[in-house]
Amino acid sequence: MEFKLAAKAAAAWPSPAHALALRGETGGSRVGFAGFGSAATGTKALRLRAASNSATPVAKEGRVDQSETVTLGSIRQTLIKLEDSIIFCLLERAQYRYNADTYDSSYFHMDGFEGSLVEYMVRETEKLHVQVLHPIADSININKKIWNLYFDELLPRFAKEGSDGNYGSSALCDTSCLQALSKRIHNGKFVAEAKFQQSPEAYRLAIEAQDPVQLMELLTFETVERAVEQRVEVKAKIFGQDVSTAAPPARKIDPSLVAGLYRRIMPLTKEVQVAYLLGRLD
Ligand SMILES: C=C(O[C@@H]1C=C(C(=O)O)C=C[C@H]1O)C(=O)O
Repeated sequence: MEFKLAAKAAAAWPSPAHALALRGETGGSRVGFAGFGSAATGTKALRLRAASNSATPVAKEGRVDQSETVTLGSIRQTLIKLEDSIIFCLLERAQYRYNADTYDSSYFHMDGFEGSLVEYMVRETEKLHVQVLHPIADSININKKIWNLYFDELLPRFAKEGSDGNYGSSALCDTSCLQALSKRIHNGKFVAEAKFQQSPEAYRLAIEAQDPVQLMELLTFETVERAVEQRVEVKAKIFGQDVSTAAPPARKIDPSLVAGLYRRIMPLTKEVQVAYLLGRLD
């Protein structure tokens, strides 16, 4: 599978609010990119190879994992490790300026796929998640919300204004950030499965009543959420220290931004959990 990325060196900068036009959601046109080695003047291009991670088809009835692997404790450990991935992805991206050309609608192209490189990669990552879950997991995907959160709220706050010409690198970092965020948030499916297996009767009543409010109450643990917020702020402080500068060390990213990001991530993770549980008995 081959991805092609291109950036026109002298295109107009879209404002952060225009980022959605990349996906055609605000009527922005998706101009097909001429491709690597294009004769278009001033066009830089970069080719990437990506292994397809499409999941091997699994019989539906064999997909719900009855083993001990889906435990709340083990999944929470996974979420903690993902904190590190998310913070390091943000730190990588923070070394570049905002680089608005990166978000030009003609920037991404891949043969046989209608959409951006980011959309494709996130979608492919999601396919890995369905193998041990109830089939309802297939239909839950809130990547649009994650996209908006990242491009509209987060990136303009932590990337320095302006351009440094690193359009391809910025795009790759954005892709990694989106993948890490998507993985974290869609892990809510595993969290929900673990919670259901732990207390099936409590959840069954709320599911049969198709009551999202009750489900949200059942699956929410405020103390866990506050601990997450505090831990990610501390991690962002430590991981983001620029040790090359004199004391006090400069910060590569504002730690409170990371805590703020998690205040947005957790409700999305819970939204995924509720959606999964509502379909868990189907
Ligand atoms: C993920 C969980 O579900 C909820 C969401 C949390 C999160 O996104 O970090 C934390 C606690 C719960 O309110 C969990 O219980 O671990």
